[in-house]
Amino acid sequence: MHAMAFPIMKLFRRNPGLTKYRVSGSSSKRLPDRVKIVEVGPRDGLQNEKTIVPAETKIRLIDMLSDSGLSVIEATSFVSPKWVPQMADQMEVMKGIRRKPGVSYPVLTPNLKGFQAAVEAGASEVAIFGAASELFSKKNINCSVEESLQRFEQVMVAAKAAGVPVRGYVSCVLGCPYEGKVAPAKVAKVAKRLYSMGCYEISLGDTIGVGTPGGMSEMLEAVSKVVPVGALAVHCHDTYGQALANILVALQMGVSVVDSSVGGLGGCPYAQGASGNVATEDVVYMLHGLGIQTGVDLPKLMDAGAFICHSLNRRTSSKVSQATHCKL
Ligand SMILES: CC(C)(COP(=O)([O-])OP(=O)([O-])OC[C@H]1O[C@@H](n2cnc3c(N)ncnc32)[C@H](O)[C@@H]1OP(=O)([O-])[O-])[C@@H](O)C(=O)NCCC(=O)NCCSC(=O)C[C@@](C)(O)CC(=O)[O-]
Repeated sequence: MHAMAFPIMKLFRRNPGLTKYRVSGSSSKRLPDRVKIVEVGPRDGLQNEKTIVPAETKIRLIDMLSDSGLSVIEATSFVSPKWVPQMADQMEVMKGIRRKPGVSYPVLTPNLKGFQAAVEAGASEVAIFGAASELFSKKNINCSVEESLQRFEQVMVAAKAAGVPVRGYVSCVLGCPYEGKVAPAKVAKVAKRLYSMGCYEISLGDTIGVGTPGGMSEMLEAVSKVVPVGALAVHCHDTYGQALANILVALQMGVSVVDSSVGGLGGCPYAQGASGNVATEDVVYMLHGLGIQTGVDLPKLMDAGAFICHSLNRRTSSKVSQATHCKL
């Protein structure tokens, strides 16, 4: 049995009052009382859809998600429409959403051109996205890791001048579709650069969902030596069904920001075979079961999931929604 497995099993057995329960082991900590969920469904969840989803469907989805109590909803991305045609309606989406006070609607911006377009569309928060793997960086944004960081510096300068907060992503933190295993030191190096240039939060992406709790723990140990754990988020795809276990390990290690996608939608266009993000409904169910607050109304969130899955003519990947509404 892996060293990390035992504390997790103990956690599940001792369900009541888990937020006060200390688990054994060097990396174990008190679980957070509250977790911020970054909903990435409208962007990460839809970017890989082959059939173009109408802007009004995306807008309705985002509005339903904000009505469910989510405080961060990644709305779209300002990338090249030749590279990701599904996000070509970014301006329409940003203009069409009903912005709820207290809710943030970040968008992806790979370069200065994307940043300027995002600001023009009214974005008040953006995210830059790098990778811990050279080959993934080349496939995803057509440049080396170092070149991408130089582009991001330009975005940071413009963002600071405009007073726009910037989130940073690192992809392939637990494995790359082209390079295989990725060393935690490589992840730490890129995460540190993004944090040092001013990103307020670093989201660590298991882009192809290959990670296991042991790998997550090892990688977080390395990254949290160079970036404060309070500034880290985890972004787990669920290809191998490990996402919830990986998230639980991250929570035990002090992470309190989790990215997820309603209905478990998604997959990266440059990571063949990767399935969607962990379903937000399943994350919320687990967190609430642990006594951790999210501010999210689960039935309203499931309505949003049902809406988008119906629009895409797709069965939800959320186990919680499947169990609750067997007919979906
Ligand atoms: C980064 C580029 C643009 C470089 O693409 P490039 O071809 O190297 O760019 P370029 O600077 O040579 O420009 C080529 C053309 O693109 C245009 N262009 C240039 N920039 C922009 C822009 N911002 N918006 C719109 N258009 C743009 C530019 O104007 C030009 O237009 P043309 O003269 O040919 O008509 C391209 O590779 C790209 O758009 N890639 C998209 C990558 C992407 O969106 N991937 C998915 C998101 S990342 C992800 O999902 C992972 C994550 C975040 O979820 C975490 C995880 O799970 O790991």
